Amino acid sequence: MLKIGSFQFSSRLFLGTGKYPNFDIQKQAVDVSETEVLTFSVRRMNIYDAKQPNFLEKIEVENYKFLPNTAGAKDAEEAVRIAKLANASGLCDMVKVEVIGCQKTLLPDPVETLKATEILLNEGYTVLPYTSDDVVLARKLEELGAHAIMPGASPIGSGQGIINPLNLQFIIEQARVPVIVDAGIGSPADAAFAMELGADGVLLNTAVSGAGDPGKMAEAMKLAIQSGRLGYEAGRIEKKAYANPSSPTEGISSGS
Ligand SMILES: CC(=O)[C@@H](O)[C@H](O)COP(=O)(O)O
Repeated sequence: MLKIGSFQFSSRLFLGTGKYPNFDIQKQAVDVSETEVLTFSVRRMNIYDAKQPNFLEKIEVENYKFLPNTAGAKDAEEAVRIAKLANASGLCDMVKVEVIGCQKTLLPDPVETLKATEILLNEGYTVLPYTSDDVVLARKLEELGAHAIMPGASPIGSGQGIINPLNLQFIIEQARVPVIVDAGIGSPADAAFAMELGADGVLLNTAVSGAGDPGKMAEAMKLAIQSGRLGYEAGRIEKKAYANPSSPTEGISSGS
């Protein structure tokens, strides 16, 4: 079971709801993934015009916990305002602090992320900050009281997979709260790798919504995350520099 704040989940896959070819395909992918947590950008919420399409219109919202993100925020103040908007919508069980510091790379602003996390924690939110794979920053977010840490594997939407596994490993080793690898996952192998490193979960969007067959990819991601977790729990063998025969001859008589 994955525990975040007062919530418990059996699925370790957090799925984004954006960029699907249409809402039927989105729903199919969400169903097949068996995710329990859906994430979305608050700025996509249509609060002004009821005639505009609603990106959750096919989703049975009562079946999920929602993790809105504060994408679009350029500083802590804006992130807090967006989080409050999400809270007012009733679709905010937890909040993903996302303060982008660089529009080209979409990497987070560490200082404003810390500030926004602190303010929202003080206001009683369940806060999951999206951060770079900076080990010290991850520790500082945890010390503030963040309910989970969400380091990026690589830039959002890049599909590059885990570009710095060592940093992720350090973050995972030091963390006392769940670590959810977020952003940049491109394939099921990337998701399985994150889980094998010991991540508690994976948040992804583009790899599924942009796949040739999003439904199939959602299933592949679900299985990869389950498989990676199982492998982590089983404990992998140590890597050795030299060969080690799989059928040892030691102790077997030569018969002569
Ligand atoms: C939906 C969401 O929160 C994204 O910002 C998230 O970071 C996923 O990134 P990918 O699209 O790279 O999976």
